[in-house]
Formats: sequence, C-alpha cells, structure tokens
Amino acid sequence: MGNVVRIRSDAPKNRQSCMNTNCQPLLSIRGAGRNYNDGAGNTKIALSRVGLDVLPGELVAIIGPSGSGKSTLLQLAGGIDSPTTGSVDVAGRRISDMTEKERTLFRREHIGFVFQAIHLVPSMTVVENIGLSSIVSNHRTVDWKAEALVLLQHLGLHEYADKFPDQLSGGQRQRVGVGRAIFGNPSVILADEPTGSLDSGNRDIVLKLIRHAIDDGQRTGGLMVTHDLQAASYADRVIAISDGIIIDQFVNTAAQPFNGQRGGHDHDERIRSWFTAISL
Ligand SMILES: Nc1ncnc2c1ncn2[C@@H]1O[C@H](COP(=O)(O)OP(=O)(O)OP(=O)(O)O)[C@@H](O)[C@H]1O
Repeated sequence: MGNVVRIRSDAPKNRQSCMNTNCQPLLSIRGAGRNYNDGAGNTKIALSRVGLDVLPGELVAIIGPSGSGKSTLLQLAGGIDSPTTGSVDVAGRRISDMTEKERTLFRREHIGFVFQAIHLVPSMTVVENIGLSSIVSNHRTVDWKAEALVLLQHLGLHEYADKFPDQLSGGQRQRVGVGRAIFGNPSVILADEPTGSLDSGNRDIVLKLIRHAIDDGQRTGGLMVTHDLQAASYADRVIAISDGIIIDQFVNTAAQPFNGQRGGHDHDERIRSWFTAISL
C-alpha cells in the first residue's frame, strides 16, 4: 500500500483520445441486476442496477468487500452468466440475449479471461495452452502455433513452449494465463484477481502484460476485479462496489503505462480509504 495511485478529476489519456474519435464502448453494461435463490426460498440480490462502459484502450478496476458482487459482475460481463435484469453488450453485440451456445462461441472470439486460479490445461503444452481458443474453435488456423510462439516470445517464455504447466513456476503459469487471454486479440480482457497469488515482481510483470495488451492498438478494453492497490494503479478508472451497487468511482490519470514509469506520487484519500476498508 502507499503512494501508487494518483487520482485526478480530468479524464485519462486513453479515454480522451477515444472520445475524440467517437468510439463505441467495447463493454457496455446497462441496469444489470442478478438475483439468486438462496435455497431456502429467499431471493439474494447479488447485483442491482449496475451500469458501466469500458472504452477501447481502457482498463477499469473493480474493488469492493467480499460478497459485494464483483465476481458476479465479471461473470455477466463475460457471458458466463446472464443478468436477471438489464443488458450486457460486448463489441456491439448483446450477449445477454444470446443462448448459452451462442455465448460460448462468442466468448472464444471476443473475450479473454485471466483467473487467479489460472486453469491451464495440464495435459497440454505451454504453446497449446496459449492457442487454446483457436484449438477448440472451428476457426482453427494453420497459423495458430506461429502466433502463439510470437506471443510466448513477448511473454519471455519462448523456451518453455513445449513444457507442461506443472514444469513452470506460479509466476510463469500466470504469464501463460495472460497470454492465453490475449491470444487472438479479444475485444475485452476480464481479469479476476489476476495477481492474487503472485509476489510483487511477478505482479508487476503480469499487470504490465495486461496493460500492454490493452494499450496496443487501442482495440481492447479490460475489466479487472482486484483487492490489490498495486493492480488498481494500472487501471484508468477504479469503481467501488458494495452490496451489489456502484458506490464510488475514481479516475486514475497515472495509470501505469507499458514502459513501467510511474505517473507520480499524489493520491486521493478516498481510494486509499476504500482499500483500507476492504482490507479490514
Ligand atoms: N450461485 C450463487 N447462489 C447463491 N448466491 C450467490 C451465488 N453466487 C454468488 N452469490 C451471492 O452473491 C453475493 C455476491 O457474490 P460475489 O461472488 O459476486 O461477491 P465478490 O464480491 O466477488 O466476493 P469475493 O471478493 O469474496 O470473491 C454474495 O452474497 C454471494 O453469496
């Protein structure tokens, strides 16, 4: 914790350049709610009337206490689950109206997931794990391996291409997890505690990779759930949720660029107090 988040009221660079060119959000959530039945006949409201947009080139962090609805929001954004009310659009397509099969096919092409529990396929090599979406989809191309190998080079893991996940360290496995999410240039990267199990050095590597994938070409947006202030410092905006609703929002003009230069040492007491509250 410390002086790593710098908040300003003016819009950050990525959002400004996007607004100048009138670009459309890559992720648009409108009035989204999700209720669960708790099994005893009671309705549990996990999320209520949530609205947010993620623009091309923008990384948005979601913070909030345990049980506040962060994972539910990410699942709706990724079409893993459907909202009880409201809508979710990704790359201009209404995924909340799709059938499960349509969503599965759409996800492979447009959405990259990074999980804390990385979920690599143990029986597949590193390069096969990177190109997984291409391997399992009908759009498999002869070039998938060449593309995956280039990505592995960027991840600094080229020499591990033919190894299996259990031959890698935790940090290396998460880099492969990020590579798998980036592979195929998805419209949206969704990350659920991507740095949760990593030491500080590997956290920085993984966050820079995510940031770079979003900055590169400005054709991708990202939504990241995190309890980690270091991770939030890489986001353009930080959204705080509690009891299933958005309660606060911060703009971060010092979002970490890919070259790793920190943007400054000012900070907003509001965001620090949120992290303090969450860590209690
Ligand atoms: N499948 C489910 N059935 C019933 N209730 C659920 C289900 N999934 C989530 N919930 C409830 O919805 C609320 C929000 O859960 P969610 O997992 O989104 O929170 P979270 O903010 O991600 O929590 P954490 O930080 O602990 O992972 C919680 O009260 C949870 O118990």
